[in-house]
Amino acid sequence: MTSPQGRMRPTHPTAHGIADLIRTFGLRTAGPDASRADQEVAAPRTPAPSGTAVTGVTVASSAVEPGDLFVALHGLTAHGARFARDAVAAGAVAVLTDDDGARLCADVTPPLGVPVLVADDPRALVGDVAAWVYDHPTRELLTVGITGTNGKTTTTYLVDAALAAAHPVRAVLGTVELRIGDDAIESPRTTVEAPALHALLALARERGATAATMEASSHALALGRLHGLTFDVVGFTNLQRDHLDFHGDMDGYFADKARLFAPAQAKRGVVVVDDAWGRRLVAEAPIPVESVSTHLDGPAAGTADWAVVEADVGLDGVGSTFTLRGPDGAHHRAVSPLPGLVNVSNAALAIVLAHRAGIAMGAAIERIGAAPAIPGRMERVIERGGGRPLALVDYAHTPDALVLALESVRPITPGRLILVFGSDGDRDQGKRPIMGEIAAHLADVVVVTDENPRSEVPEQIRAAILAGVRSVRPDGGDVHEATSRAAAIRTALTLADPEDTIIITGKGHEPTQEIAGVFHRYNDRDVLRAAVAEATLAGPGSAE
Ligand SMILES: CC(=O)N[C@H]1[C@@H](OP(=O)(O)OP(=O)(O)OC[C@H]2O[C@@H](n3ccc(=O)[nH]c3=O)[C@H](O)[C@@H]2O)O[C@H](CO)[C@@H](O)[C@@H]1O[C@H](C)C(=O)N[C@@H](C)C(=O)N[C@H](CCC(=O)O)C(=O)O
Ligand SMILES: Nc1ncnc2c1ncn2[C@@H]1O[C@H](COP(=O)(O)OP(=O)(O)OP(=O)(O)O)[C@@H](O)[C@H]1O
Repeated sequence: MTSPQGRMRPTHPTAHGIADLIRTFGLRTAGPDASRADQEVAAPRTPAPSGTAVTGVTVASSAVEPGDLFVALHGLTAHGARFARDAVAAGAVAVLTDDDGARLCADVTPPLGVPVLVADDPRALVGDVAAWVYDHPTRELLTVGITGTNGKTTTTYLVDAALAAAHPVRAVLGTVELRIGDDAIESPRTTVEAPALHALLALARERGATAATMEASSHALALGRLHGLTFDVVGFTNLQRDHLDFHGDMDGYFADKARLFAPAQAKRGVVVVDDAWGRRLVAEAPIPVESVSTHLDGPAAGTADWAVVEADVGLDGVGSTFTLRGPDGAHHRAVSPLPGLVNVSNAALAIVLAHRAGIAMGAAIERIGAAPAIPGRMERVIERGGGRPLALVDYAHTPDALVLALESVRPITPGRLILVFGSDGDRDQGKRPIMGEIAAHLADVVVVTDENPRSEVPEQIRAAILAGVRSVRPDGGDVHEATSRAAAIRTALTLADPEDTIIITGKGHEPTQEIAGVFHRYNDRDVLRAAVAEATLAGPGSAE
């Protein structure tokens, strides 16, 4: 993977006259340059003079490229109009903002020298504007969107694997990466800003992609980052307590997730109804939705359109096999390539999503059963054999996810379960002892280390986790502390017998470790592979 900068846009953008933009979106003009933009409105058929055509869009001054429309949004901490001067210096040819922003732009001396366009709510408009500027890429792409608290990334990759049956070139956009075909860049967040999203999709179209699968975060839905695109199919995994600082309460969180199931945003939906939020979504969604029950004894098992009616979790030592009943009563035998019941749920949802996106049931089931590893999601990095233990990397970084991750690997562990984990600095401190307790209850050997300490003292984070561990195991048996993550992984390898399983949780795919404000290149998988190679070279029993 390489750096995102400069690689996320179409290479042959269309030039759109500013007058056209004003007319299409009913914008007002403001400031000393209003007359120039208004003249263009009066003569809309005249090609825009050089320098006044818009070829791109951005909401961040640092990302402006020559020819961009800079959309200056009223943010949570600042008004983007404060950065209009930087944007124009970088090549922005016009600014789109609200009335407050227009006033800020008018105060800039010397004057900005570009048209300032005004809308009542530019955040609501920016997705549609970006889609227009990039010539509506999603009109030529099949699009699948997935939301929910947990399982978005996993389900996204499983759907992508199924879409491969009919779409040789595809885009996958989410927490792990922004991928078009075989070309991937690191992702700055789960769902990128609307201008970046439409630019990426335009690039995907340019490169021959015919389908895109993406994660839809609740922040993105609340902030309109997915405006300007109507998904062919959207999916909902589950809703659990998270991000309440942003959404207020669970009802607010639900309402933001439910925005994905509005007619402007999606044509049809598939909803997992194992929790009450999913059942509420099915009852309230204004678009056609189908329900999927994935818990054998779940409250909607008998009434859902689709239901997992039987599952053998981890019996083959890898993933699970299960039977999915369809709306017509037909039973489909399927495979989850990842361990644990949660991945039966993700695989069942992915099968129905892919099927509704046009993939034949048999092909969807076959492709998902054979899906490649998902970066940092229950990823089997070292296979058991040749005297080596099985070793996996997973992104579980909350108490609930840690429980599920440990319970998922227990059935595929003939020996001891060895856990390497830590907890983030500058984030929820309350979860540290709780995760320590979970580790002590569910793992046999615990190695506590650092995750992303950020501005905190790493020893103090470890001490809080260890307090939880020792509340369950006062004698400290099989409990280890390692002052670096790499050392923790080597310790686990040294301790492991061939029938043991090592699981390293918390960082998953992450390519860096943040310590005291510095992002160091670091990845659990790479360190694990290197440690195994070292141990192999040094001979048996010498992993330390
Ligand atoms: C809470 C949240 O989502 N905040 C987003 C919001 O920030 P904000 O309103 O505070 O922006 P601001 O700092 O006040 O700045 C206002 C405007 O000025 C612009 N600006 C600002 C500074 C500058 O030098 N130049 C400039 O142009 C900004 O781009 C922004 O448009 O609008 C900004 C862009 O408009 C986003 O970058 C920012 O996301 C921040 C980076 C963020 O961390 N978001 C996270 C919480 C997020 O979105 N996470 C979800 C996943 C959550 C999960 O499921 O785990 C995600 O999709 O990744
Ligand atoms: N359907 C599910 N229900 C509950 N937990 C799940 C589910 N799927 C995965 N998990 C757990 O949640 C963690 C994150 O999984 P995944 O990355 O697929 O979800 P996500 O929604 O993309 O989360 P994030 O936004 O944090 O990346 C994993 O550690 C996994 O153990």
